[in-house]
Amino acid sequence: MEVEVGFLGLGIMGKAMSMNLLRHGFKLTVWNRTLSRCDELVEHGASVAETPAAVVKKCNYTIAMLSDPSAALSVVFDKDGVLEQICNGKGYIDMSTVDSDTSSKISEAITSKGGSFLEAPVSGSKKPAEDGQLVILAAGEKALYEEALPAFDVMGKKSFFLGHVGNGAKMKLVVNMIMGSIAIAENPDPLVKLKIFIITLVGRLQMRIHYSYLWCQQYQYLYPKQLELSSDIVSKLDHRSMMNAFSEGLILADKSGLNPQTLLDVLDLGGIANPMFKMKGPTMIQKSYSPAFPLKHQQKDMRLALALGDQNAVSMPVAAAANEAFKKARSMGLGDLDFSAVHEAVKFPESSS
Ligand SMILES: NC(=O)C1=CN([C@@H]2O[C@H](COP(=O)(O)OP(=O)(O)OC[C@H]3O[C@@H](n4cnc5c(N)ncnc54)[C@H](OP(=O)(O)O)[C@@H]3O)[C@@H](O)[C@H]2O)C=CC1
Ligand SMILES: O=CC(=O)O
Repeated sequence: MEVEVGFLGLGIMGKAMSMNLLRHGFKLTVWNRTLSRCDELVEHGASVAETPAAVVKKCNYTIAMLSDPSAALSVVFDKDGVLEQICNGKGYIDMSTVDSDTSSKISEAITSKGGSFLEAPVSGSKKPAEDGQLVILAAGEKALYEEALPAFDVMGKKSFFLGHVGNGAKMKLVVNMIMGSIAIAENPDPLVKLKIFIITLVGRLQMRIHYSYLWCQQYQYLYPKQLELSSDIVSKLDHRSMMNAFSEGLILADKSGLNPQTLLDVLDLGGIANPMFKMKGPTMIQKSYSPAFPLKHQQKDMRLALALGDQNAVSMPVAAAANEAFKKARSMGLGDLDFSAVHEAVKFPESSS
């Protein structure tokens, strides 16, 4: 018997994900609050239903990709919603990004009517959704996870099963918290970006002139040495702020009952994967901070960079907050350890030596 799959919510993500399912031969019935958004899917072979309840009635399992907790709840609990038709043998998979309480509320309602439930938020944006390259963070009913794996394999490049309901939602929020904090660290303000660009460009040009005219010693005095130093310090700002966000993420994962190593695996597959997380993450989890770049130097660079911001009237609240964490780490006696030891100051902000 051919599996019938339902899809609720055809926004940026839902449309791309359901297109992928159609492209790979899944039999799909779609619904969207603004029904006209179903038209394109219908052109590609989907059936359309008038309500979420009608989709659930028709399908073996139904996937939802909705904007936020209130939309996720409304589609399940409101009139003509999922609950009206969910029953024994039917599955409901919410792939929206919501909090674990919302997910648990939906799970309880679905399972109390005999249905099975899986939360499966995704990491990755429009392009990964179009390319079937999402990272799927599933939790809930294992049997439903296994039933839906062929669909997950089409929508994503990797699926994690994270245990009981709530773990997928929490993992997704930790990843996006890090992503959001890094986005601020990397893009504080267009004016700041411009200034950093100019400083870096001048620094680079200066280096070029320096190497071309090295023979002419007196030229050195024409180079604004200050700028060379500035460019180096400013370029270090971003990944120092990143380290603090990363550290907060590791701690949030741990305190939320998630495995920090799984967080590293998830991060490494997504849009914010980077060599620093990969290199420092495992040692941070092990509390091993053998110095490669001593924390005291890092804090010195933050201090100098903040002074540079001061001179140029550049507001850098993210860098200032990161500097406070590094100062705290120094006060805890961690200055000679690797700069990743800031993890301990983030973990125990009340401690000091
Ligand atoms: N865009 C991205 O890069 C990523 C997004 N996500 C998450 O995926 C989810 C969807 O995101 P995205 O596709 O970007 O969002 P969109 O805003 O493009 O789509 C939101 C969808 O939710 C529907 N919706 C909103 N409110 C209601 C409601 N009250 N009742 C019924 N349907 C409703 C919209 O219907 P209508 O068309 O009628 O407005 C639309 O189908 C979000 O939780 C987001 O955080 C996760 C990873 C990446
Ligand atoms: O939730 C957003 C993403 O890019 O992942």
